[in-house]
Amino acid sequence: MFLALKGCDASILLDELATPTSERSAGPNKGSVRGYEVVEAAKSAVEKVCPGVVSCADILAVAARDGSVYVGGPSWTVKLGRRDSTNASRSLAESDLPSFTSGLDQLIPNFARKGLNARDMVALSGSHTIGQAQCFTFRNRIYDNGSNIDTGFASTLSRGCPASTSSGNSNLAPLDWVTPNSFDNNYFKNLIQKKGLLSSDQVLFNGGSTDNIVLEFSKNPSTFKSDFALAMIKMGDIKPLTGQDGVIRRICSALN
Ligand code: HEM
Ligand SMILES: [Ca+2]
Repeated sequence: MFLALKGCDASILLDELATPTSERSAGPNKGSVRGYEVVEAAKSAVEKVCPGVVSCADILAVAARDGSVYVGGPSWTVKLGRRDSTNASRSLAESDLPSFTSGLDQLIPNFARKGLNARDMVALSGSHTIGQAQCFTFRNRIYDNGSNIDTGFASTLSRGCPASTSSGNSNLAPLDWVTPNSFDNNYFKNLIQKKGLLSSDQVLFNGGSTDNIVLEFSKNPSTFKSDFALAMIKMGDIKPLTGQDGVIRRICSALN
């Protein structure tokens, strides 16, 4: 998960040495977010040819777009000119980021506070068409005998994720069990079969107001892709630092 908190200001890249309030160790990010070294490598290559001009926040936004294209997802034009924060807020990261236990009644207002509507939220959740999650994030869902999970799916997952909270916590399972490495609309097809991995995935199709959006994206991959691209542009527009605000960091993990 790579949602920016205060906004798209690369605050998530600041490490523990840079600031004790690093967002890297915020609950939803700790032991989870990966790829910091990829962003740092891109930044150092750019600094070599054009020092002090391209922000870490812009590099992150471009990397997200290129990552989408790389796995078969849509492309979009990334607006440039964001600047980097000079601080990070772990408390904001912990209070603002949604959780894998969030219900629709939390997810919708949570995204709305950032200017993203329910359709944006569902489209962006579709990024769980790729990637993996750790056992502790879906354990409750597979062992609670709830009715919104396919029983065969739950039992398959239980093999890699023991019921006891004392082991297997970091074992991984794909967020989209059919095509975990490609950007397609299988994520939404899974939800309709009650095979969403996280509780926060399955709530998008569980008799609530977003059911019709999930149905639409499951039937129409191109609508999903174009809505995803639009929502990514909207997310990239969340409170960027521009003009004289913020800085251009020299190293993304560190303060200048
Ligand atoms: C709707 C609210 C969301 C919740 C509750 C959520 C939660 C999570 C959780 C718990 C994981 C697994 C983390 C781990 O086990 O370490 C995850 C993974 C992931 N999330 Fe989200 N997420 C949300 C929205 C998003 C959005 C908006 C995006 C991007 C547009 C996104 C992209 C990803 C990706 C790509 C992964 C896989 C990472 C990997 O394989 O390393 N998620 N998410
Ligand atoms: Ca997929």
